[in-house]
Amino acid sequence: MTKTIIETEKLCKSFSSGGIQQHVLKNLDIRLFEGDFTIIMGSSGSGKSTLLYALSGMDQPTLGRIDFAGKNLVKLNNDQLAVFRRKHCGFVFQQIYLLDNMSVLDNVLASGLLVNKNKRELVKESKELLLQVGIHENSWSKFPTQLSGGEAQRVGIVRALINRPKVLFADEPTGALNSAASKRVLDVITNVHDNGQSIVVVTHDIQTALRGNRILYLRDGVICGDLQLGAYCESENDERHEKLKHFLAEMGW
Ligand SMILES: Nc1ncnc2c1ncn2[C@@H]1O[C@H](COP(=O)(O)OP(=O)(O)OP(=O)(O)O)[C@@H](O)[C@H]1O
Repeated sequence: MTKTIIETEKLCKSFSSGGIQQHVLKNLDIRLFEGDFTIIMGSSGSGKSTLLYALSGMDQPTLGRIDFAGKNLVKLNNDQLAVFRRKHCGFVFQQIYLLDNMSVLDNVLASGLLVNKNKRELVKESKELLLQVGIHENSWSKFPTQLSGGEAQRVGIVRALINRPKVLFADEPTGALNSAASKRVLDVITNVHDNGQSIVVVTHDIQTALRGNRILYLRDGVICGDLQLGAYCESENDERHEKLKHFLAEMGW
């Protein structure tokens, strides 16, 4: 049976500015499952990133409950949340945020050493992961400014995976890449998912969405659509594309 990995109850998030309250997430009851590659779509401003930040403990909701790996995140203080994120969450963003004054390998190690103090083991795992995403030995001592955007994002993915997160969260992971580099990054994420990693991605991009097995559609802070697409399979991409297009049209995307 599929195990729940994150469950929310009546999740709400509001922002206030200039004395005006904006209710961005409205009473969301969501269940995400272990091993799923969940995509969150919706028009601009519908609350996708806000939802991703709440689910991953990057930001606290205004009201509600978020059970993640047996913990109610709402009960954790900022320090406890930081420890929780480091242990259980990996993050990939559109902006890559590698540390420019560190080599590729050191960028990955710096993240890993926050959790695992065994440097020898960590170096071995970092190199294995870099090879898996197609970053070969001749690039390990390069600095981030010497990488292409796609290479840097693949290093970003390794950095996000080095602590074996329960969930890999990504916000528009291919948003800054050209189509060839995007495909390579998506292939890497798909491969990671095939190996059992739970993934949650926010995107506007159809090619990215097609890699997921489940699409949640957010409109005005409410989930109004939930499509099961099944696991990605390149040879069935046309049928998947049709199904997704139909779903998005129904959603008024
Ligand atoms: N820290 C904040 N303070 C005030 N308002 C915020 C904050 N973060 C988000 N918002 C508002 O919440 C709403 C939803 O923002 P969010 O970034 O979650 O939308 P989104 O669906 O991810 O949009 P996009 O697709 O354009 O990235 C927007 O109106 C935004 O201005």
